[in-house]
Amino acid sequence: MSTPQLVVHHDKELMAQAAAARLITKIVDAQASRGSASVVLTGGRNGNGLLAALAAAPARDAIDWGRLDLWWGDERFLPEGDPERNVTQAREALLDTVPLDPKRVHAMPASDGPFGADVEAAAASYAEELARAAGPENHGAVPTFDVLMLGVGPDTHVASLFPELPAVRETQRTVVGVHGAPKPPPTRVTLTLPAIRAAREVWLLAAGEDKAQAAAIALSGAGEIQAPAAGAYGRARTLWLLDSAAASQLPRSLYPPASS
Ligand SMILES: O=C(O)[C@H](O)[C@@H](O)[C@H](O)[C@H](O)COP(=O)(O)O
Repeated sequence: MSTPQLVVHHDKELMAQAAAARLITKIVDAQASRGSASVVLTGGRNGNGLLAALAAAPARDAIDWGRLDLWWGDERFLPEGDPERNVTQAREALLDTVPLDPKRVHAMPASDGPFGADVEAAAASYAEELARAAGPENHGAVPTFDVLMLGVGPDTHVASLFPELPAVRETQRTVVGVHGAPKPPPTRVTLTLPAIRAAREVWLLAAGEDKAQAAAIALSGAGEIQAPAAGAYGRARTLWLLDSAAASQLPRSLYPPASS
């Protein structure tokens, strides 16, 4: 378990731009050393803000888009193409503007896909896809993601792991279905904490005043069932990327100097 590192940027736009630059470097380094990179995307405003900043970044094409595997931490279980799906929003923000290898873009199943409305079957299928992509050097059921990004909800949820709901308590499966999510839509597919923790690095994105309490709770020793963000950590690194507003309730002892 890697101790959380915090970086606080002045505002959410700067946080998105700095996080995008950080992601470009991480992907380029992974591709230089291993020939490919594997990244898990998150939905939400902060996640999509980062993708939009990456699309606009001058250095974005330092990435070899054809050797990048993209996965999702969660997905709203809606029909293909629904504007509320995380993959739809990611395509609009970035994916449709770069030459990715479509075979390496691993979207989670839609509710009108091969599994119909059976979200458990959809989740099991994604778990199988992850397991197929995991090589002998990986941790069994999922590939070793270079970076797994997570937006943080005001209630401290990450992916579709909501406080006290069954999915955050899962200790065996890597992907599960979610019913009754407090954030609409109620039905979702999500990675579980064991899958999240297989990542080399986990980056938690929290910008805006509405995340200040969640960041303070998650970083002050709360348990992962009550505060799922507290249970999201990487094998080598756990990085919280905040803006000043989201960092405003952190204990002073945790608060690093904000970037200029
Ligand atoms: O499907 C989703 O909604 C996201 O995956 C979810 O986990 C999101 O990242 C957080 O709710 C933060 O969302 P905001 O960045 O919009 O606050």
